[in-house]
Amino acid sequence: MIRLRDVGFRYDAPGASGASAPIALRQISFAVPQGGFRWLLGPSGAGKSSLLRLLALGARPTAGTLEILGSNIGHASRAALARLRRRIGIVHQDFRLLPDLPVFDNIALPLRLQRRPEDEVRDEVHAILDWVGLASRATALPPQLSGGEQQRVAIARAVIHRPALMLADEPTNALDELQANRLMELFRDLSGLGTTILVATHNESLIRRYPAHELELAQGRLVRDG
Ligand SMILES: Nc1ncnc2c1ncn2[C@@H]1O[C@H](COP(=O)(O)OP(=O)(O)OP(=O)(O)O)[C@@H](O)[C@H]1O
Repeated sequence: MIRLRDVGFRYDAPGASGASAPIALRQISFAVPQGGFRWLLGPSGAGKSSLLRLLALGARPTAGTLEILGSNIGHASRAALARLRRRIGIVHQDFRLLPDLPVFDNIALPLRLQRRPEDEVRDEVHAILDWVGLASRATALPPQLSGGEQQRVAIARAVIHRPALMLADEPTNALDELQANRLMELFRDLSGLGTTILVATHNESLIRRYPAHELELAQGRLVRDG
């Protein structure tokens, strides 16, 4: 479950006074129940990535109240935020794979952070590599992969630990239609298992194929919740 009340976010502009720093989000209020799925829509610059950054605990709101998986982020200790981060899966727009680690180890990271036994890690990583069609690329380094392959590694890493909250920024921009459809089936399964999911996208044909509740931003404000 996530809940925002009048959340605002302003980037720190080096050298700027508070008043002239850019405001990315203003008075955002909405809630998503456990297992809920939301499209996050809006034109470029509307604030989608900034909102995902707050939900991913990459920054704290500069106004309002943000509650994620039962924790009030404004009051949470660093240790509590670190624990919470391990329950969140993120697919970044630019993938953010570790370039010097083989595909296998990139995907294994969330499980190893949970200190899962290595034989379990091996089984789970091989199963998801099969699922994303990359079984033969386990030992490759990310820079040796195509954009679509890197995006599938990023997706595998984001979901392997069955996160309670899944955040995805344009997760289909390097995928073909068949792969995008498979990703939506995965999201559907995860949502059925109780994962709360937010997906930022400009992919209109995907939204038409998979209609769902929409959160739409315009100039940092929430203009649709339904
Ligand atoms: N690191 C940053 N520092 C300062 N301002 C930023 C930063 N990142 C984004 N912004 C500003 O915040 C506002 C919202 O940007 P954001 O990236 O959240 O939009 P978006 O909806 O994700 O756009 P896109 O669809 O192009 O990814 C914009 O005015 C942008 O210029």
